[in-house]
Amino acid sequence: MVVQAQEGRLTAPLQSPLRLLVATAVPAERDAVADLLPPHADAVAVGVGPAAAAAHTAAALARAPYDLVVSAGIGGGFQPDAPIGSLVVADEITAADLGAETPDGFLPVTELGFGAVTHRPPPSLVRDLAAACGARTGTVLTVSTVTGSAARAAELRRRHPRALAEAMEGFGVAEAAAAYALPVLEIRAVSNAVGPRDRGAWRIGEALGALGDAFGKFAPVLESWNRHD
Ligand SMILES: O=C(O)c1cccc(C(=O)CC[C@H]2O[C@@H](n3cnc4c(=O)[nH]cnc43)[C@H](O)[C@@H]2O)c1
Repeated sequence: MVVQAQEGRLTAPLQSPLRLLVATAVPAERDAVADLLPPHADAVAVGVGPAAAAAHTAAALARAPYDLVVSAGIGGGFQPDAPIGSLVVADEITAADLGAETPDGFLPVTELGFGAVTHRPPPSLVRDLAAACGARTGTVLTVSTVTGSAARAAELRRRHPRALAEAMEGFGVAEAAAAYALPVLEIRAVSNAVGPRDRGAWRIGEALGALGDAFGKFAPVLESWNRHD
C-alpha cells in the first residue's frame, strides 16, 4: 500500500493502481476494447462458452496478479428492456442452465445441494460504471445454448424476471475470479434480441462499438473505486 506524505504528515493511504483483467470470448471483442482500456489492464480472449472461459481466465490469473476481473462482450438482450446497441452491466451473473430437469420443472444445482449459480459484482462499482457509460443494470444470464425461440426466452424470463441479457461466458469468468478471491464484473453490449433465431438482425459492429465506447469511460470510475466497499 502507498502512503501519501503531505507537509511532513502521513495522510490517508493511497490505493495502488487497480490491475484489471478483461476476459472476452473472441479476439474481435478483445480488439474492440484493447485500445480503450484504463492503465494497468490486460484483455485476453478466453473462448466461447462457460467452460473455456473459466479455464482460460484461470490460466490468465495464474500468470499475473490482478485486482478485478471483467467478463466483456456482445450478448443477447431481452426485449424490450435491453434494446440492440444498448449496454448492460450485470448486478448478478447467473448460470441459467446449470441444474436438473424434473417433472416439476428446472432445479438449479444449488437446490440439489451443489455449488453456486450466481455471482454478485460489487454494487457500488456496478452502479458507478453503469452511470458512466449509460448502461442498464440487471441480471445477465450465462447459457450454454443460445436461445433460439420465443418460448425459451419467455421461460428464462419467467425464471429470472430481472434478466436483461444472456451470453455464454460470464459465469465461467466469475467462477475463475472466485477461485482467486477476486471481484468480478460483466458488461454486455446487445447485438441481438433473445428469442427466435434471426441472424440478419444481428448488429455485431454496432455492439462492438458500444462496448469500446463504454471502456473508454471507465478509467476514472475504476481509479476512484474503494475496493473495500
Ligand atoms: O447462430 C445463432 O443463432 C446465434 C445467435 C446468437 C449468438 C450466436 C453465437 O454463436 C454468438 C456467441 C457469442 O456471442 C455471445 N452472444 C451474443 N449473442 C448471444 C445470445 O443471444 N445468446 C447467448 N450468447 C450470445 C456469447 O457470449 C458468445 O461469446 C449464435
